[in-house]
Amino acid sequence: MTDRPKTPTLDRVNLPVDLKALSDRELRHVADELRAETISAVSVTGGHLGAGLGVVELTVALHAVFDTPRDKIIWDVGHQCYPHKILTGRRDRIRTLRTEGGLAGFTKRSESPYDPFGAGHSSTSISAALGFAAARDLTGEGGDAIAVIGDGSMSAGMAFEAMNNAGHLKKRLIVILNDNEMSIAPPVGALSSYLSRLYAGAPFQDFKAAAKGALGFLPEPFQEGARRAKEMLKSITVGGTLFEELGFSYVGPIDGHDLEQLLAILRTVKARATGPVLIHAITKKGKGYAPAEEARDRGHATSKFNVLTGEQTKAPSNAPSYTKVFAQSLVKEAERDERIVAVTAAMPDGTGLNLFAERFPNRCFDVGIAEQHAVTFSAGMAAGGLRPFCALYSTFLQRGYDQIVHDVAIQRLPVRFAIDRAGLVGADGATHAGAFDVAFLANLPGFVVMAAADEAELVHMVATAVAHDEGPIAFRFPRGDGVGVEMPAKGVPLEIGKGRIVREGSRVAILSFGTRLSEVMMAAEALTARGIAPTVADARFAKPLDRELILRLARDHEALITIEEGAIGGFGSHVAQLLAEEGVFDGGIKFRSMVLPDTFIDQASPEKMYQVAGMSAAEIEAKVLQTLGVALVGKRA
Ligand SMILES: Cc1ncc(C[n+]2csc(CCOP(=O)(O)OP(=O)(O)O)c2C)c(N)n1
Ligand SMILES: CC(=O)[C@@H](O)[C@H](O)COP(=O)(O)O
Ligand SMILES: [Mg+2]
Repeated sequence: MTDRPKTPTLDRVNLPVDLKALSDRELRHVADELRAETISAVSVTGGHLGAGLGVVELTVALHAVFDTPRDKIIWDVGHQCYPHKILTGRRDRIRTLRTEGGLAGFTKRSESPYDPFGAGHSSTSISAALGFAAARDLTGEGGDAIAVIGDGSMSAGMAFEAMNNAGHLKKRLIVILNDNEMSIAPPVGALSSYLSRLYAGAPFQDFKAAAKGALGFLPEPFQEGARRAKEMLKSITVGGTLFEELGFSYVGPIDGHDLEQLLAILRTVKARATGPVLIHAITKKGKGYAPAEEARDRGHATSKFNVLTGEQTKAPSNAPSYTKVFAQSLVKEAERDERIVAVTAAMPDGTGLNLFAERFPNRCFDVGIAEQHAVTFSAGMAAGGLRPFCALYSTFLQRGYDQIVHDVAIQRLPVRFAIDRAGLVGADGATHAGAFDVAFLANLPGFVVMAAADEAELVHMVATAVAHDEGPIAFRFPRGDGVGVEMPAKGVPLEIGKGRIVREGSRVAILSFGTRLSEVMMAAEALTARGIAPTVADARFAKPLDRELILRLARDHEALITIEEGAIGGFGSHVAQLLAEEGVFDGGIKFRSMVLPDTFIDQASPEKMYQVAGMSAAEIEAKVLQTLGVALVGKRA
């Protein structure tokens, strides 16, 4: 680690209004110092580094030109907002980013009036900004609405839905397309190639290229250059830019690190814009920090690191990550079954499908940030005879719900959903928690829903999914490393709808769904030491339920407690429904269901988040004692 950087000019800025007192030359110093401060802060906390470094000049220019918070800057995803947080009164807490009680890693309305709209998921900024513009016009409140969206996020359907609407409404709206030719991985798709073509072969000039609609905004000195640039643009695009066709005035491409030019353009746009304007800024992800610029992911996300060397601190581990176990198992299965294909929505590394792509480049599809499409594309491939594994994070799968119902479930298509980041994920906080998938999948007729209790179980669940041709099937697993169990040489398909007893006991049965099992086992040890030896079972399936197992546990025990890493309405609710239907409650069973609380939990370590949720070993032990009416005396698990 290094000392904090010297930041004499930045030290004069507590709020954006302080930027107004600085000359353009001094703003350049602010930008340089802001970059150094961002690097220094992330070296201490870890987090999203590359995206923020790429928008340092944009952040300074936007806050220097516009009147925030009256003018609303809406950062898409929000992972690039650390420099913005530093300039908007949060510098004193910037080294608490993504930690318990600290600043969130994304924009968050409750944190600051300078965060007019919260984010975490991508491609929402243009819709939200257009909403602000509509509210402004109807309320007469005034103020500008500015969306800053990356090239990766721009490829999502939602961004186009918003532009379609904005072009129709013709409201004054500013969209800044921050094009760094990167998503988390290199961007994919035709839009990405199109954006590259927009500036390929056109070196930046004073004002590089401006299409027709933008000309009117430009001050005199720019106009001739712009006219020339427009000609140049015409020669590399057909019929004007896509954005113009959608009703936007297109300004660009411009060098997004050229502060002088950014200031000039933003001032002009601020003074003259009447309808929707899109400014196409070319930037570099990781700009100004060599280890980030040179990294494969351009420093997208880092753990803590040494500023001088860029070396990151790696947490030691005795077990492979669930993600890797999934990916390696899938590769093995795909070697035997050539119908298996895999789909990721812009997360090849995060889902482990980079391994699959290396082995089967033609059978792996990165569709970009397009979860809805990923689901229906998978459904189409399933209908066409393939066996797709659609690998998405639980939180992003939420985007594709109608597609899951309408395109997959109703048609009973054999799409296999590999749901990563199930449960609480830690530093990314509430926006990224995988809380709802069991609730929204297990209520769908014909869907099979599994949760792996450990990494060996995950191997078997991949095999189960491969073997299940009758309809859709999903299996969920958490972020991070497994528990270190012995790994099977080969996955063996599980019997659909059958759980397993992990230890036999009496009085109370704890029925676990997913990776809380290890905490349950710790609680069981502690309870045994107290003279209450519980039965522990691993449900494996939330749909179909193992009715026989559940009814037997209910019959043979005084109390039955379910536990899962998911929200109300999931596994426990289905068990309660079964017990109610079968009249088990009439006989007086003590039933409890341990689920995530009905609240959004802020970022902390996953362990701490589960403690907050009341689901760690000590709370499980306490729940058992309370349910049995036994006083809690002495040491807990
Ligand atoms: C709906 C959704 N899917 C996936 C992600 C994961 N994700 C976060 S940032 C990112 C890449 C965004 O690329 P871009 O918009 O170009 O921003 P950059 O990081 O390049 O600045 C992805 C895929 C997300 N946040 N939201
Ligand atoms: C901003 C975003 O959505 C991703 O970068 C996310 O933070 C990745 O999470 P993992 O670190 O769990 O892959
Ligand atoms: Mg990008």
